[in-house]
Amino acid sequence: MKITVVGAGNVGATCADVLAYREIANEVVLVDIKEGLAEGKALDMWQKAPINLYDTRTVGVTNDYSRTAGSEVVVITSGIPRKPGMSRDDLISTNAGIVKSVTEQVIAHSPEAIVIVVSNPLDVMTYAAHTTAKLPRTKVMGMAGILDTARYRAFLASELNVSPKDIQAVLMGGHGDTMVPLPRYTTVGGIPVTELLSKDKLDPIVERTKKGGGELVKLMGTSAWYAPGSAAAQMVEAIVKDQRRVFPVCTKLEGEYGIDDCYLGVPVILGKNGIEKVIQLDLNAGEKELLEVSRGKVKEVMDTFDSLMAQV
Ligand SMILES: NC(=O)c1ccc[n+]([C@@H]2O[C@H](COP(=O)([O-])OP(=O)(O)OC[C@H]3O[C@@H](n4cnc5c(N)ncnc54)[C@H](O)[C@@H]3O)[C@@H](O)[C@H]2O)c1
Ligand SMILES: O=C(O)C[C@H](O)C(=O)O
Repeated sequence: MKITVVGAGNVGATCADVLAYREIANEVVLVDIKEGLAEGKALDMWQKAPINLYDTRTVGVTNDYSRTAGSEVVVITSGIPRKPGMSRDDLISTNAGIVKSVTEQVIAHSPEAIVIVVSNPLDVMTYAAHTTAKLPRTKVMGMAGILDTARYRAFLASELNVSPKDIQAVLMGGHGDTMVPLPRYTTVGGIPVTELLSKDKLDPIVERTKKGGGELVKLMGTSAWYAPGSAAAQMVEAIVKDQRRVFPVCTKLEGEYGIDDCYLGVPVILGKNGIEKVIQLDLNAGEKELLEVSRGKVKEVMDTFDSLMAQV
């Protein structure tokens, strides 16, 4: 079983590394446009196999998509990351073309693949890949919600001084500052978080989560990769092992939550067919309002993408 990861930069290489050392696939093909980068990183990972004791083959190629043929899942991480002072949406004019052309090439060689988009701006790059791939919405999705909830769970674990393993949470909306964490659906070992933390303590954690990506960009001068790469690998694992895990995933909404034709993060069941089911929560009025704001922001950027495409 073969998995392709396009983009051998920070996120792509981390994702490939997790897929390899956790033996989620037999073979991981890493592709990059930069001569030698994917080959070098794949070779370095293969040389780690005798130390970490795994046998997943890691292969790197420069733009040779024939080597990706027959991939079960393709993760797209190619594109530029933001720098301090930028928003994810500022990346659209560069990343739209990259994501479109990469999608065309991966689908030409792996028409049956399930595609997980990571490049930013996430929701709109998922739109770009989905419309380019011309596959059912169940097979082209975006990774952001696992990362955003992981940040939220990590901050809660620090605040409560408990294991992050025991924190369960769901978060909805676009992958931007308008994302919608849902304290009402957050539990700590089965206990509603609202019984353990006051609103005064919870609100700043929600706000920090919304700006979690920006916090790291400010610290490092580029965006995060360990948690994003691991999150994408977790989605791949759920698909290839048909785990039917429940994760927040970016998908095209077709009437769910009263929203049509917009790409947003919602809880789904992830299994061998990709998105097996979109789970519909009974949101309260305040949560619906926040989701609507997030929808409006993503729609604006989808419109920008449409006008960019009309010019080419
Ligand atoms: N969805 C999320 O939650 C999330 C999280 C982190 C990063 N990101 C996004 O992921 C993307 C990658 O981030 P990164 O930190 O790995 O960046 P990076 O610069 O380290 O790596 C990007 C790689 O893409 C390659 N690339 C560019 N154009 C290509 C093409 N046409 N074909 C193949 N490869 C190409 C580059 O050569 C580079 O190696 C960015 O857009 C970033 O914003 C998203
Ligand atoms: O913040 C970014 O630009 C990268 C990514 O979307 C993240 O949330 O870490």
